[in-house]
Amino acid sequence: MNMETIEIKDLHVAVRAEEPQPDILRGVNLTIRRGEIHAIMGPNGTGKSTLSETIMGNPNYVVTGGDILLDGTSILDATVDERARAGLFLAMQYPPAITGITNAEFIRAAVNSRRADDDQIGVMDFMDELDERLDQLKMPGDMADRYLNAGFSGGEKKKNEILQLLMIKPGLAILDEIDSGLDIDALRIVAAGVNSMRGPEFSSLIITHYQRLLDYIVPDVVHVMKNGRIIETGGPELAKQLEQTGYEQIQGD
Ligand SMILES: Nc1ncnc2c1ncn2[C@@H]1O[C@H](COP(=O)(O)OP(=O)(O)OP(=O)(O)O)[C@@H](O)[C@H]1O
Repeated sequence: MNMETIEIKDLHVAVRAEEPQPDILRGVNLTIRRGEIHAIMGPNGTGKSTLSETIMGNPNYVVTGGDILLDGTSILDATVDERARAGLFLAMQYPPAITGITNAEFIRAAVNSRRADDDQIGVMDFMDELDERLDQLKMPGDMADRYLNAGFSGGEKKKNEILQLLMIKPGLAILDEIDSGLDIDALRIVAAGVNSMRGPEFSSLIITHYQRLLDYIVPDVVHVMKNGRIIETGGPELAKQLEQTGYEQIQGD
């Protein structure tokens, strides 16, 4: 999990379909080094989730040009599982519900799938740590025993994504709109959870519509994505500026 750098180079992506589709991503360049937190903001439908899903290897998206490199090696041919084992993690914008597997079973499988065969975490150790993390996120203990996301409220689903993050401890976490649908207290708790991961071993790509989140999780770098490209890059002040001016003022093309 000691990845140093993810480099996204001139990335072009379209939806996988029988007929060729126009590119959604049209030349994204982005480099995130170990320890850095980057944020991406941008108008609806501009390609932010497409970028997240493509980094994670969702087969519904096809890379039509460019590359994604982990420490200099292309991961375009790697499966979702291989990318997860390499240290990538995606907190999804719309986490699906799966009945038939409990939350605890799902998370333990996710943790162990990233560990070597001789380093699997046992049930007792896992449950001890899970209880601590549930407490940390102020989630009721019985959420571990419920089916994954089944009947979870919008905010509970988002907290549950952060629970997975805290248990899995990935090298690079992509957080896609983890703040949407959270009440004020939950936003603080979720942000504190992410901040507890911060350090030289952890990097993150945070997608958000709201500068407010970035008051709690202060990013090193802020990017603006528009029409499938990153058109502006700056520090946290860029997010504050966007809040004032909106996206119209930022011209990428
Ligand atoms: N599987 C898909 N099938 C068809 N169109 C898609 C698919 N995935 C993405 N798109 C289209 O690609 C464009 C970019 O979508 P994406 O979800 O990446 O945007 P976004 O920037 O994350 O938007 P938002 O801020 O609204 O979440 C949209 O026009 C969307 O309709």
